[in-house]
Amino acid sequence: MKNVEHIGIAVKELEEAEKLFSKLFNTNPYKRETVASEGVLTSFFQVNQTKIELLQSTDPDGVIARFIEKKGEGFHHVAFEVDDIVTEMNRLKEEGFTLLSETPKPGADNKLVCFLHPKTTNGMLIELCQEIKS
Ligand SMILES: CC[C@H](C(=O)O)C(=O)SCCNC(=O)CCNC(=O)[C@H](O)C(C)(C)COP(=O)(O)OP(=O)(O)OC[C@H]1O[C@@H](n2cnc3c(N)ncnc32)[C@H](O)[C@@H]1OP(=O)(O)O
Ligand SMILES: [Co+2]
Repeated sequence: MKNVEHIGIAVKELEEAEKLFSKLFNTNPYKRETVASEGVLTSFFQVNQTKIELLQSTDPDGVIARFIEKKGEGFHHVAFEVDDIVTEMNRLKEEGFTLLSETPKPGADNKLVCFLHPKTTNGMLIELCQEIKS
């Protein structure tokens, strides 16, 4: 695993959250992107070497909606950049971590992603991200 690629933050209202984080980071989001397969609308901020990913649910029963219902808005996951996501997934599976998908799936911001179950990572939802090379 390499550096932190992004930190995911669950929000109820993306518009409001973008205003708050624009003040906090003194910069505007560089993109919004819907990931229908995850039931999320994302908004990305570049903050020096890392990114902040705001996540609003587009599905009332989706992962983010359920998370906010249960835990409220706030920190949701941390994503790490990997060079080869399949190799890293195999290594982590060997190490006893629970992968939440058998194969990498399409993520936002031109990535292939996979998540590890928080039950196996001391309560932190961890995401692996590999850049899709054009
Ligand atoms: C991919 C697009 C984008 C990107 O970066 O490219 C994204 O990041 S999309 C982000 C949204 N998608 C995901 O998070 C996918 C992976 N997550 C899941 O599959 C679920 O959220 C899962 C399995 C972690 C939880 O599933 P579910 O909500 O159905 O179950 P529970 O609510 O009962 O939770 C089980 C257990 O896990 C704890 N939990 C849930 N979410 C988190 C979290 N974000 N961080 C830490 N812990 C979490 C929850 O509290 C339950 O624990 P318990 O002790 O039983 O309360
Ligand atoms: Co993410």
